[in-house]
Amino acid sequence: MEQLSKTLLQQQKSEIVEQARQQVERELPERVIQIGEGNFLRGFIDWMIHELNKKGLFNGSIVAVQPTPRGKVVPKLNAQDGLYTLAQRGVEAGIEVDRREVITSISRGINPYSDWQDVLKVAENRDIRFMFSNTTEAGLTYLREDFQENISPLSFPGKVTAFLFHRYTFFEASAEAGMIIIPCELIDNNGDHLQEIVLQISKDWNLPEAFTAWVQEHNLFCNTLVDRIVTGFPKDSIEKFNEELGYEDILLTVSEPYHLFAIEANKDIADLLPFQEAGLNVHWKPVAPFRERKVRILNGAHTLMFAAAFLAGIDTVKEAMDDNYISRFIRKGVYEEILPLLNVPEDEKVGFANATLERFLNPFNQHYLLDISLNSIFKWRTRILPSFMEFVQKNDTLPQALTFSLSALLAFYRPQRTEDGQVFGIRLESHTPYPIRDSAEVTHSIEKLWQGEQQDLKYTVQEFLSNEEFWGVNLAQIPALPETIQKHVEHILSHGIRSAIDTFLND
Ligand SMILES: NC(=O)c1ccc[n+]([C@@H]2O[C@H](COP(=O)([O-])OP(=O)(O)OC[C@H]3O[C@@H](n4cnc5c(N)ncnc54)[C@H](O)[C@@H]3O)[C@@H](O)[C@H]2O)c1
Ligand SMILES: O=P(O)(O)OC[C@@H](O)[C@@H](O)[C@H](O)[C@H](O)CO
Repeated sequence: MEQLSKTLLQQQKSEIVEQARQQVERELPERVIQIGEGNFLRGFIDWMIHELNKKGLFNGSIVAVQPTPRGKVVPKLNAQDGLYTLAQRGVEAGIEVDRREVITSISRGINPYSDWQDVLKVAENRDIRFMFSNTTEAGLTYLREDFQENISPLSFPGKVTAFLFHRYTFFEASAEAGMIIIPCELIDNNGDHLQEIVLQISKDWNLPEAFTAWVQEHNLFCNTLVDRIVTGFPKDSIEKFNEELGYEDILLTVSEPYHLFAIEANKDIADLLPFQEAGLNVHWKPVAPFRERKVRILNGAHTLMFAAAFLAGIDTVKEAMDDNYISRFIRKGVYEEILPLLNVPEDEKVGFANATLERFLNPFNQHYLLDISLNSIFKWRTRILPSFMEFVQKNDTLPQALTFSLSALLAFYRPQRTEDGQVFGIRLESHTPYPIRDSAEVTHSIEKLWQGEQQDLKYTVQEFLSNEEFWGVNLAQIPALPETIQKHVEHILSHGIRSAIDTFLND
């Protein structure tokens, strides 16, 4: 079967191919640089720019830059001339949808580690006004590194700084050369945070003050909040997809139809990116209320469920929702422990929680719990701990489901063996290994605290809870928490997750 490419668009006949051919023939100029090429950007930003282009509202393409040296997507993108298929599958206004479309907004991908000069050439292009990014929460962090003009910085903010500095120099500090920078990483005030790091790096590199003034006065860093479940490449059903499409697509991306994008920027920027005119669910407003609601409920529910569900032998979010025990545990956590503390009008938060659980039940989206498990210590801290602490303060007692999810997290992070630097846990019941995907610092600390396991689970729990690097506070000081976690972990390890859930739900 032939692979998707511009040549294939000329050769094949089908509705989906014909639409893509018409778009590709327009040969739109590059107007966006994007740091990142992952599933989320392909299923969200690149699709949105594609929608604008289809309606003649933007008329520009995107250059995608690989953010880490180990990236594998850029060669695949270039092999397909920047093309890939997006399958939006789910339920929309009560109606089942399964839309497939070739996304034509990406012109090419660049590996900056081998082709940094190409990135600098993009900085010299006056048409480029927008920068989007998604490098995960781990990417939007400060790294002290050296500046060498001809070599790509390692970190994402380092790349942004070097890109902006080259642009500033090339356009001789022109105000019009300033960029509109729209990061999509799921952290508080992502735009402000990126700008702070860029300014810190400029200082580390001794870049001129006139440059930092230009960064602040003529570049706009927007805070954002994104929401769409993009499950990415459908590894279990790709053959069926390819057969139906009539071509092979190594970057096929699956998402739900739902999407929401909140961007903190004024009308001038909204006019340059007329997403709303294209019918997209984009809000040009302060993002904090959207963020609080979404991170605590949707991401919170994912982080709440993944360890318990996975250890119970479940692979996907949908299967977790369909499991009687796991689903009761999730619903208790969301409706009784997260929602009551959330400072959002009652009907709005209940409505969002109902809609979220419906989205989790989307029969098409195979959202793997192991994908969600990435960096879960940090996620538990940012997505669940605020609800947990507020619950304890208000009620003077422990939130049962949230406490259980922390116990399941500790059981999930129980190392069994290490191979080539990758730590593996072992799944209860099936005894199959799984990778514990977190930073080396986290997995190393966890390995150490489980070493005394045979002798003393009490020690493991105490060390886990009192690790302030993980939680920012000493959780071992919360009355009854160490004993409760120990009791749950003992129960999970000896009788399994469902039995442990049954016990705590009936306590
Ligand atoms: N997939 C979704 O449903 C979804 C929805 C909303 C938000 N998000 C956010 O998007 C992020 C990425 O998800 P994805 O599904 O695109 O995953 P992905 O694995 O397809 O892409 C991750 C991207 O981040 C880069 N990256 C990883 N670690 C990095 C680091 N330390 N420095 C720089 N870059 C780094 C990778 O190279 C890749 O480009 C998530 O962490 C999440 O915060 C995802
Ligand atoms: O993507 P992560 O790994 O940060 O978190 C997993 C999910 O909670 C997340 O991807 C959601 O599906 C997404 O945030 C929905 O908008």
